[in-house]
Amino acid sequence: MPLDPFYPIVPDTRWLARLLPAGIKLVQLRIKDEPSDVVAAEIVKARDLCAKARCQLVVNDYWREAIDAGADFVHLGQEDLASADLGAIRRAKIRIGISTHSEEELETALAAAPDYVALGPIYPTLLKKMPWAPQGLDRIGAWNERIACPLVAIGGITPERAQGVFAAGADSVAVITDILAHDDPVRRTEAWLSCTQSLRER
Ligand SMILES: Cc1ncc(COP(=O)(O)OP(=O)(O)O)c(N)n1
Ligand SMILES: Cc1nc(C(=O)O)sc1CCOP(=O)(O)O
Ligand SMILES: [Mg+2]
Repeated sequence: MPLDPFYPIVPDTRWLARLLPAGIKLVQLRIKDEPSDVVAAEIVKARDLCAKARCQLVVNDYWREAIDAGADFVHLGQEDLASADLGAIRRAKIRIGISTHSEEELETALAAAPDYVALGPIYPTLLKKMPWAPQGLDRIGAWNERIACPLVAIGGITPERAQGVFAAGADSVAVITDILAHDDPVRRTEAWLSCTQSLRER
């Protein structure tokens, strides 16, 4: 199944339950700073909510809990990758997405034969401090020439910027602030789904 072009990222299952009725088909649960019992329970709940809505669930960081719950994907950053058991994730038939920010990180990611590669930050992001300057659109084209799997673009992406990001070669755009900080996150999610609809029908 191809990756949906719209890839929202949420911090908990309350957000997930809020956005799923809009019709999202791919979502990442990115939990930070919660005790392990809360993390495990949230991942199980997310799995059940997503299964009911026929939405693919990506679990960020917590690969063991993703295996236990039977998530669709695990997303790993470079540090996560160093400590994850890729064999165990694959044996559980869970697909793997990997973050990249530089040529060196792309080499490391490709050695793990990922199911998608994420490149970021494409634009400046307010969400998290990172040592990398914005990658810009040209880098998307350069990554696309190097990889055979789908490419996810992340960082500061808005609907206005998305068309350029897709035109540069991204298969999917991952989005946090543009939705979560919006006055009406559900309406914004619906706007994202409409502006990516033509890509979904290809
Ligand atoms: C789709 C996507 N791309 C990049 C990231 C960032 O992953 P990582 O570098 O491990 O940082 P954290 O999100 O864990 O803080 C992501 N989560 N999703
Ligand atoms: C979590 C994260 N990872 C990034 C990377 O480049 O790896 S950019 C990013 C934040 C993306 O959020 P927003 O849509 O709010 O900019
Ligand atoms: Mg991580």
